[in-house]
Amino acid sequence: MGGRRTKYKQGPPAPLPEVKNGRFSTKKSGKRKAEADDDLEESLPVRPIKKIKENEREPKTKKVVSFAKSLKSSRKTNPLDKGTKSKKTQEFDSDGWEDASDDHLEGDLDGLDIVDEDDFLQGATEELDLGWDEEEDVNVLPTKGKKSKQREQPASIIPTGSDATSSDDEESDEEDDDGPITMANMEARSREIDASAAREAELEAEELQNAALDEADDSGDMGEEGEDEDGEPFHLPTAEERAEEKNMVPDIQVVQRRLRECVRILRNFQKLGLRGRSRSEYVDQLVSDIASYYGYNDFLAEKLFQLFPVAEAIEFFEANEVARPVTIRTNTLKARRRDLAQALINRGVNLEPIGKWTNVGLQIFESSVPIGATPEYLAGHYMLQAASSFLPVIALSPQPEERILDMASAPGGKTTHISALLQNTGVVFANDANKARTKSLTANVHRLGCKNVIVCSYDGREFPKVMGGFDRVLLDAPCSGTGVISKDSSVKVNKSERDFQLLSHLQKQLILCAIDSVSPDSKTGAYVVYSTCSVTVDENEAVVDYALRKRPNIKLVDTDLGFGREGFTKFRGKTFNPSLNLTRRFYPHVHNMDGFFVAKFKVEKRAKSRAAETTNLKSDENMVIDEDEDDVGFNSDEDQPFLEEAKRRRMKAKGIRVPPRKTSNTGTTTS
Ligand SMILES: C[S@@+](CC[C@H](N)C(=O)[O-])C[C@H]1O[C@@H](n2cnc3c(N)ncnc32)[C@H](O)[C@@H]1O
Repeated sequence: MGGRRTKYKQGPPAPLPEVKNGRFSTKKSGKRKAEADDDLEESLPVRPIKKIKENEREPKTKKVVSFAKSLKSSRKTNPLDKGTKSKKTQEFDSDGWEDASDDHLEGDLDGLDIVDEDDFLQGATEELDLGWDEEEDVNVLPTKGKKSKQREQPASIIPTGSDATSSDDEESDEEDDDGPITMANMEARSREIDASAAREAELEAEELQNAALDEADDSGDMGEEGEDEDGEPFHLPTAEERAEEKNMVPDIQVVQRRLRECVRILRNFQKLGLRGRSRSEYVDQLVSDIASYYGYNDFLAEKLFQLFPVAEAIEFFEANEVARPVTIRTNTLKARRRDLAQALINRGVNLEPIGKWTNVGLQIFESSVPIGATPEYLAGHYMLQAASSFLPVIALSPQPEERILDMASAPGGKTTHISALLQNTGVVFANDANKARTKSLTANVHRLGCKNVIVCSYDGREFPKVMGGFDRVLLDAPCSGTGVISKDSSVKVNKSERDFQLLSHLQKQLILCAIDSVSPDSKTGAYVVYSTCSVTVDENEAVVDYALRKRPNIKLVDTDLGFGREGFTKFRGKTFNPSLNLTRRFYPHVHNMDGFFVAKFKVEKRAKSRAAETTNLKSDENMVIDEDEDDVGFNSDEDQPFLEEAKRRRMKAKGIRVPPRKTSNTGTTTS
């Protein structure tokens, strides 16, 4: 039934061509297509590239030949490779590019630049422990003479399809020769890429059609103990066998084959499921195998698995085994992107613009110098920053002269981006509860020449008591980091259910404080952006939905990002506010960037009466009521009626006698 594109309508999956239709990867670490295709069949690896220690696993077999067949069909066209196979460099100031404008640079800002940190380095991992501090690792790129791992990245970031605006540029028949990129050939290269992308899109359409036909032909009914695609007998272990296997060192070949088979069967369970075995048995087996194959604890494997259709889940787990592209953000306070690109090219850096959605980002493919130690870096002309972490700031869309709060800001990737978009006007309060982390924040602010930033260190929950009345607030919340597993594989095993509860709880507290810190009277703004580098619903939609219920004076608005999957409006029996479809999710396997979530709120004046708010709350029976909703520790007067009403409901439910409602000063009841 088509590939990911047709199924998920999300435009081109990212440059992880390897997992097609739920099949596993054959190419290592995002090799570029041109290279990877050549050795596709010879190099069918059995397991994903592990970031976890090799010695944590048993030696595994290296080949599973049966993967070849499925891979063959997917090698022709991978939309993700569109922008990847060549080292093309696009025209830097293409029309229609969204994001921060370089306009203000015209004339006098040639020297300006914004530097940003890689999001992971800035705190994604820290978030996990809410305060664990990691030094910036700015020398992320290869030392002299060595090739960057990035060389092996396939990788355009959101190159095409419905996710991004496609280019209308003229097509060119010329093949990309991967020759040196110069300022002179950039535009031609860009056109070549577009042409090549169009050709590949056609091929992909053809492939999807073929895949649909293949699937239609796949009418084999397994019946009892059946055979797999290769005619080998397939046995689905019983619960007892599974429990027994858990105590043994897994045979990776067996696990891998079973993974593949379970995916295949679950995609067509009616036809292929073994008689007498339920769908949930297959799912349990699959989740258990995902956990052991990719090295997750069972809890997290299941939690992440639940986010996707079966085959796509495998793509997600596979993508977490592959490093994302190294990207930098031009500091427009100090440099123009084209000048920066030229300077880095002159130093032997192979790069290209990230994509049309940003006019300040550059993707680094390879470098003969460490990108975190070039003279341009030290001079603050750029920030090493994950592409996904541009998104919240683009959504925030700060306007010159505004007063902005970055509530959880260290080490400042987004703060410095905001500062640049303000063109060093207005003021950015860069807050972070972790004082140690504010050191790197301050260092970045200085390096990037941000003169409109004030660094402070409060618990975000102290706002707006500390300070309020902001035009815009960014809450890039502390989170579990499930979107950045490729950077920090420890997340796979160190997160428990309790961690997610605590994080969600903190995020709910913080988001209300962020909202209350905004002035609804702002002439230019009155917006809050909430973001995380996590993909779990607890930390994203559930938090946003909670805020919508607790603050009737806010509404979700379009992030204007132009791509990204819609947030969930329903998830596993929970129904969220329908406007959650305005939020955006970003995934490694779809967008070739870290997993991320972005929501944007407009804050309006508080017009509704308490009574009306409560009525609204009660009127929607389907609304999610979080267990901990009344236990978030947010105890303002304004929340009191809600807390009391919830307490009454809880007591009623438990059969406890409920005291009469208190009356307010005005004589009206509080609920
Ligand atoms: C995702 S990181 C922020 C990354 C940052 N926005 C950037 O782009 O560089 C989350 C930050 O939240 C901070 N943090 C954790 N709990 C907090 C709280 N209660 N109030 C404010 N900041 C908090 C952590 O110290 C961490 O630096």
